Amino acid sequence: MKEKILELIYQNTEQKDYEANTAQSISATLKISRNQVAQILHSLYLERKCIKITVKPLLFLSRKALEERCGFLLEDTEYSSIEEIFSKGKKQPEKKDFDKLIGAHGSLNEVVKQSKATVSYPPHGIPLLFHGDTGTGKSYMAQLLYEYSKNEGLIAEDAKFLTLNCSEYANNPELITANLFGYVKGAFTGADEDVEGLLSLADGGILFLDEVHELKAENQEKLFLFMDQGIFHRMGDNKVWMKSNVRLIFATTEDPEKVLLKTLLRRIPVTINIPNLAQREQKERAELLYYLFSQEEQRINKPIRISSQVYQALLHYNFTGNIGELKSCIQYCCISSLFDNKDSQQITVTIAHLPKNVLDSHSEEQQVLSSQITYLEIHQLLDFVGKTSELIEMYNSIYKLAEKDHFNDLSNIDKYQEIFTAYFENKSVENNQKQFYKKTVKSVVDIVASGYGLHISNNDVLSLTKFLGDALQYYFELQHFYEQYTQDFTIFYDYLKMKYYREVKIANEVAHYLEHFTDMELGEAVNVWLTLFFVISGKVKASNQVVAVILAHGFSTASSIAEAANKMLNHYVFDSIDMPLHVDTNTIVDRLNEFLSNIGRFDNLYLLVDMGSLEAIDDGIQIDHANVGIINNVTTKMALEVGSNILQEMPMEENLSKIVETADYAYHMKKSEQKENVILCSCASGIGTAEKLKKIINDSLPNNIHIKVLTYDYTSLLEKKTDSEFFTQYNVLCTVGTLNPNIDGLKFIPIEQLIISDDIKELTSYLCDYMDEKDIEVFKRNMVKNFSLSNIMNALTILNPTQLLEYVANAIDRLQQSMELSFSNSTCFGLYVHISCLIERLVMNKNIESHADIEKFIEEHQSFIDKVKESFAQVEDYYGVTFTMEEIAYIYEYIENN
Ligand SMILES: Nc1ncnc2c1ncn2[C@@H]1O[C@H](COP(=O)(O)OP(=O)(O)OP(=O)(O)O)[C@@H](O)[C@H]1O
Repeated sequence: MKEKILELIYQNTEQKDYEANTAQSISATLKISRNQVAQILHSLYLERKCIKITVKPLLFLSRKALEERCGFLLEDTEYSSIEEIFSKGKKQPEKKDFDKLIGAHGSLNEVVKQSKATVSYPPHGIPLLFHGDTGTGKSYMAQLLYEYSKNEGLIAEDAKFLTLNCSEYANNPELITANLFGYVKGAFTGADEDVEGLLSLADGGILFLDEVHELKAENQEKLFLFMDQGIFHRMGDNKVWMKSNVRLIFATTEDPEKVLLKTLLRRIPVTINIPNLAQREQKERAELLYYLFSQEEQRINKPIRISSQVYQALLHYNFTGNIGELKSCIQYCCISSLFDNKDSQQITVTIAHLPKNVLDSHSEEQQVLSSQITYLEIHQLLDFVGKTSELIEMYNSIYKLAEKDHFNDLSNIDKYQEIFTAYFENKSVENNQKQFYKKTVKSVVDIVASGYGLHISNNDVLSLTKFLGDALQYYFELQHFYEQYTQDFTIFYDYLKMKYYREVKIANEVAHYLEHFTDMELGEAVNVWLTLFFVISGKVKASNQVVAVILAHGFSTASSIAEAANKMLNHYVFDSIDMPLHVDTNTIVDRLNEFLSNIGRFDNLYLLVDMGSLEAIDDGIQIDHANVGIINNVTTKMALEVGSNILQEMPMEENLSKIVETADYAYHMKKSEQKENVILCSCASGIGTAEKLKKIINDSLPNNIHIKVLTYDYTSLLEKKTDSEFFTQYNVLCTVGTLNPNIDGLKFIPIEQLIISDDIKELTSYLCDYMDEKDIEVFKRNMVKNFSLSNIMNALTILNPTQLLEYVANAIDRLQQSMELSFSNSTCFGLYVHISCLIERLVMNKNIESHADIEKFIEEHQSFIDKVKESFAQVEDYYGVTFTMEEIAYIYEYIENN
């Protein structure tokens, strides 16, 4: 009875039908005596399952439902009103750095990612400029970056965050110099003692230079030396060098190109644009309203409610001062309302409290339309924000995990398991809708499981029911989320298809039936999830490295045998291809080849065929990367024996020879002798570049193609050439990279060839034996798309690619002039990429230190070295790096080889 009452209280609280939670009303609904209800309510209250609202008559609310709605834990068991719960009960756990930023996972996602990358750049971060209109949150971003740096241990716990608003000193450049660099006694009238400047005070921390466009040119110049070498003079003392290690963050509302000295701008490699409020999603603006009103509630310590008109007006008004102006506007409304409702327990904000500009723009039409005024308590604004559902959170976690492994690895299966377990933890209440989903899921898994010999437990049914319920309830949110990341998810799904074809097949079938029962198109997001569900649950025991297909004549002979064998084996071992009597063997072989081409790489293929098909199928099968064993006269008994041996991981030859001992069967076995085909990425610029190159090529290869893309250390390649275990193990089709290692028998494709030419003939000519025309076309198309110069630059460096390219291109022009040479287009492109990677490496202190004969090179090519030094002086200066002799030698060889 207690459970029943708790359940009813939960439902009423969830549906905000609080009045239905009096003892009297519960007694009437459940037809139990009022006394008994009162006793149970009291005990639920003592157990802290219910919250008591001390009004007359007493109300009992479900703690669980309230906490779910508020998103925080309630400390007390008794409150004087429902409003009190939402206003006073806020004991939210302190949010960490960027978790506080509204839009961090939405419109500011990229901004946050870029900022974090910049501040984490080894060894001490790189200077960064925030550019955006007033009030967009530049100062807030800088503050959060400081918190983030501390939380990540990039700066010490006691490191400082200091701000200098340059506009405050716009007319007094002397004062700003004194403030920034410090001064010594006697530096100017009134300088009675030595004083440290902000650069010294912020040592080890962050200095934020706001409104930097107001910094006069002379002061911008003074900053250069500090930015280049970390040293500076105090005002009035040109002898002693001061040192400081400060991360600099700049902000401006103006166009940086127009207001900052080029020389300063060059020293700030990353500019991040912060979008205006108008460019943020409606959901995010609603969240800002909630957040800013909640701050006011806390400040004035009274619950606030706002009229729906105020909500609409604030949501839609074009605040040119962005979030800063929105915040002031909300404060204005609350103060006006407080003034009007001095003695009231609650503040009510109506349109009369809006500032005039906002009120004026709230058109009469809108006012008439929303003539039915309703009031919203602040916590209710969250309903508009749509708290992220558990489902989307789970998908987000899956996405992040998959992203870490470049969407093509599932070795972190335990981590996926954790995500699923957390999601399934709360399979929550039963209601009619849930009952329907449960029945649907049960029917679907019954149909699918039987064909694959899967055991689906009651617990699995409950898990799938929760998922189905959520997928339907958050249908649009899910589709929207998936659409945002479709490209990446498709790569991930393709990977799953190759690696887990059995799980994908089961998942597809389950999804197909669910769609049929619910009459909803569930989409790929659901297929991906279901596939992961089956992979994680480990229901499929047969390794996907072993494929076993039954082929037999007759309408459903093969499928019946496969189904019966799977069922009896309790595992999904066999697939089947039915051969209608009128269909010739060639057609069947085509179907078989097509089936095999869709299931990724495998090591062993068993084909169980019926009488008379062995030779024909043997001849037509196009597999040379795996062992293929064909056995004839298939029966259910034979399938059972072969399948059971497969599950015991018996080697193929032993398995087949054992079977033929017992009856009049025959088998053929062709052993795979083929080495795996590999495209090698090896770059003089380092393994990091090779890894990125590998990803781009991998992303371009059609998924059904069994060519691996691997990286190889360039220096070992030069040292060992092809005399290594690696080259015995793999069949290397070609090497792609920045510099030709010039190794006999190793085909090399320079990266620039992939960038500048639509025609990647040379590469495809190395691959055409392993791909058909259609795949080559897909590959070409993807390569052209993925290998655009900007794409490569974006992938290869975190430095601002446009700026980097401009500098490198200018330097290469100068080099050509001084050498009185004109490089070919392809050499230029090659040098762009190579030198850009080189600069990035130098910035990160990862220069190449070895070269076969550097002494000789220096001796023989002094003039070339001088020319490079001269041409790249500006680039070196801009990025604060120095080209080593080894690097110059590689540039020389590159030009020489081309
Ligand atoms: N994404 C956000 N989430 C929550 N609060 C924000 C966000 N962005 C800005 N704010 C708040 O808005 C106000 C204005 O932001 P901030 O002062 O950082 O803007 P700004 O771009 O530096 O403005 P200005 O150029 O005028 O100095 C601050 O109170 C800040 O806390």
